[in-house]
Amino acid sequence: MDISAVNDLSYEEFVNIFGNVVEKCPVVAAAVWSARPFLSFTALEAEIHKFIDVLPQSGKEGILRCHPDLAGRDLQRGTLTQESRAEQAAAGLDALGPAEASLLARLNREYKQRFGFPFVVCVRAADQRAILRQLAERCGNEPALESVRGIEEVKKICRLRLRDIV
Ligand SMILES: NC(=O)NC1=NC(=O)NC1=O
Repeated sequence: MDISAVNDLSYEEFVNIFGNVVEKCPVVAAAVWSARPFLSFTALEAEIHKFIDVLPQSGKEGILRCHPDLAGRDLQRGTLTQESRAEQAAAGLDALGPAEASLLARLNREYKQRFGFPFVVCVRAADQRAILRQLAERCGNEPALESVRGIEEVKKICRLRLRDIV
């Protein structure tokens, strides 16, 4: 849809359509609806970034905690959101070999134990090898840096999900 159609949406339609551009955080769409009319895609994206950027650290970490583990329990149980399922499948995370699957599960556990929130990466911008390499590298980051990195990835995921709509 084009940006004028976005601006014509009711609040309910807007949250129904944009509610998962940030995984399981419909409050983001509910909040930025107030900023309509949006002059462009970029202006809509900027309002989402503004909402995220002013959150306290606990809010940013809360956004990260709303993300499902890569190839984790939600994928195994079929409880991923539609967007996450498509993204994880496109990256081949639903068809990992046993070695990769156990390495990813171990690194995800280590990462979550160290940082208190899950490893988040925009999987549409990466492949299995790149994801494993990035996860291994980022496990060594300082916590303050890592929450910034995670939010950067949330914004990349959000941009692609927005592009699927607008
Ligand atoms: N933990 C994650 O990074 N999850 C995800 N990244 C994506 O791009 N889609 C997901 O579900």
